[in-house]
Amino acid sequence: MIQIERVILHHVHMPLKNPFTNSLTTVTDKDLYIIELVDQDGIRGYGETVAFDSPWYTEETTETTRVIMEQHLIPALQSASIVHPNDLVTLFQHVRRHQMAKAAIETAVWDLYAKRQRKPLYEVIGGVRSQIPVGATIGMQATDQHLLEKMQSALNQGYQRIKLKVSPQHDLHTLELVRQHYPDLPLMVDANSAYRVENIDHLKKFDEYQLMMIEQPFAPHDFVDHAKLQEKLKTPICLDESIHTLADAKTAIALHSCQVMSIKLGKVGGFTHAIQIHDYCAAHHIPVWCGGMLEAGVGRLQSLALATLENFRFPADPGASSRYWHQDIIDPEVTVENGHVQLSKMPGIGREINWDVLEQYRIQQIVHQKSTRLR
Ligand SMILES: O=C(O)CCC(=O)C1=CC=C[C@@H](O)[C@@H]1C(=O)O
Ligand SMILES: [Mg+2]
Repeated sequence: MIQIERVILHHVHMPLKNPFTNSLTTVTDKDLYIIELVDQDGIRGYGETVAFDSPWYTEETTETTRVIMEQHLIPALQSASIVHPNDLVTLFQHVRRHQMAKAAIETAVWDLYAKRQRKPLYEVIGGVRSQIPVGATIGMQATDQHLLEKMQSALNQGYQRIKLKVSPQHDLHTLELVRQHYPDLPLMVDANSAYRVENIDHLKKFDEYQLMMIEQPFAPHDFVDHAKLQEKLKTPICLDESIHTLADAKTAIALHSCQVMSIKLGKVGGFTHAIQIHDYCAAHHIPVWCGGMLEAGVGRLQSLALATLENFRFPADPGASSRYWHQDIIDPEVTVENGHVQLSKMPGIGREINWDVLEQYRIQQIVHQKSTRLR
């Protein structure tokens, strides 16, 4: 039985090493909360909010995750005794959606639960590998030369596939350029909903470039139009922003809206839901992969743990900490060797928090003690 005595929200602001541009926005830094849970025996579990500071990716923001955690989720958590992390689904059911807020707490409970069992988190969730193949996602660049340099640098570091961002203004020229230089490279693209159903004929031209998949060409709720497109395309469609719940996965599979799904812990509310979606996809022969959210170390390790499940069939996004951050908040940082991240056998997420770095980037700390609140 777990009782959460104290919840500490570490509000952290971290500048990215390089700006990350997609069809909607440019991200230059990450505003996030590291969630630290302390149970009745003094064991600690860690989670991370993955929302951005504006609602361009989903409707949540860093600030909405704080409000939902503080006003709804933490009071529920502190009034309960938890037998298994799956209990949080029922505990949080009075809060509609807000998957990223729920995931930040739920993943911390999973970390704590694994530590209580003295087992690595990936083992506790049923992972089948401790080495995860990784790929690199490269944002839109100002020039072709910059793009090719970034790609070559990622390939030199061993990344096993490249994902590029596309939009109607930045697509066929880029694909032509990249295929001239790298005819056989495992390559995929992500549109973050930049296209409309009127663009189907244009999107059919993507079939010439042997892409592993096209991620999220249309708007999140357009399951029907994605199905129309998938019928006409040879290239598999991957749904990312469309998949927040098991019901979304069922809809996508029933309508043939995609052939691949990207599962991100934050987007689906944590491990319990992510595992359900993973299992449902496996049973329906839909492979999945683990997309990234420009996570700091805690979120990165949680995502990598998820990617150890069997039906994660493509290189994952969360790679080396040093691709994103000047210094990461975990010790040791995540590194990539021969195109893989090796997970540690240590309990839980398998690394310590680097408090020197976290405190350097921390702008506020909020403590929720079981009965009293300190700020
Ligand atoms: O974390 C990474 O390495 C890649 C991040 C990434 O590609 C994304 C993060 C968040 C929103 C998007 O721009 C994009 C995605 O949609 O997958
Ligand atoms: Mg995406």
